[in-house]
Amino acid sequence: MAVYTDVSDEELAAFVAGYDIGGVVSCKGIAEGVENSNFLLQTEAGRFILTLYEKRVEARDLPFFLGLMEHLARAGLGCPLPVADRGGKALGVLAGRPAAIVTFLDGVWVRRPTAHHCELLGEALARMHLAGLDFAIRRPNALTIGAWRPLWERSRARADEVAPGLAADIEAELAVLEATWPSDLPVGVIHADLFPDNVFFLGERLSGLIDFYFACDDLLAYDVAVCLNSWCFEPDLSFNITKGRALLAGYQRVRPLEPREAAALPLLSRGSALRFLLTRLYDWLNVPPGARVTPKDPLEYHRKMRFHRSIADPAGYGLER
Ligand SMILES: Nc1ncnc2c1ncn2[C@@H]1O[C@H](COP(=O)(O)OP(=O)(O)O)[C@@H](O)[C@H]1O
Ligand SMILES: N[C@@H](CCOP(=O)(O)O)C(=O)O
Repeated sequence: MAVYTDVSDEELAAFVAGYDIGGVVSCKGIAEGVENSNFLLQTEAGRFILTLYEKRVEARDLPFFLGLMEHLARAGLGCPLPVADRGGKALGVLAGRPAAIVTFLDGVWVRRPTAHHCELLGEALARMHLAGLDFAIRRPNALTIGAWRPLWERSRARADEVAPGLAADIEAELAVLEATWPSDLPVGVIHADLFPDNVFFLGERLSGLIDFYFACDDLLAYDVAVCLNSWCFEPDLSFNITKGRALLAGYQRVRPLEPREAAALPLLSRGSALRFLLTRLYDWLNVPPGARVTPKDPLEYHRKMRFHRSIADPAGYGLER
């Protein structure tokens, strides 16, 4: 459950009165997500999502996130649309937090993605990358290679409490990645957190993408690596090459990877695994008092990181050329 900030009925009614969406019928905290406080808001005009932006979201980045959703929706991608208040603003303040209302996206996320889901996801990711090319606002990735060491410093002293030997392994991996991280690959707007819980399906059709609050400018192929990590491992943490092949085929049907991007996939996958290992480790060790949240397992990403070290060639992910 991710609700970090509670909202009183009075505060909510006053906030919603600033919009042209009728009065509040109900408002329930959503039992998913870990980053922000999300509520399913039912008003006289229908269903919406109310989000209060928490710890990792900087208020100065919100015009990027909200503008990106509008841009992608205009380009025909399924994604939530920010709702403007009566003054034309999509961003407000509620219970002392930056807050926005976005449209409700129909669909459900799949707990056990199949190769078919992976293929549709790959296609949607590539479409998002192409649609983002003419988005005007820039946002450097606040959670890329240069940010990992400062993040790591905040957990290092306690890492071996989570698993003996973890600190030394992370230290060694970070040093390798810092020395070899690529800087000459195609860049553009990436989602950066396109896990299965951020992709909705209606039956066998992909209905849209949500949760753009890590989106930024970075290496496009890094986003592919994030998805290989989050979509193509089985619950026992073995890599499913059929799913990898489907994801990469779906992506390449829309945007073929350049040979240098393909060659970098093992390294980018290691980096992506380390990035989620580090944020999960920090969150595991620092649950805010009173927060209703279930921290995610950091060791899942440690196992994935170790798998990627054994892959020297992108064919190991099912990449076909
Ligand atoms: N626009 C939307 N339409 C429908 N459901 C949504 C929408 N946005 C969020 N949700 C629901 O809220 C949950 C948490 O949202 P998410 O953006 O992933 O949270 P967080 O930012 O905390 O990670 C999602 O899994 C989904 O169930
Ligand atoms: N996907 C990240 C956590 C971010 O949460 P989300 O609910 O926004 O996907 C992870 O799994 O570590």
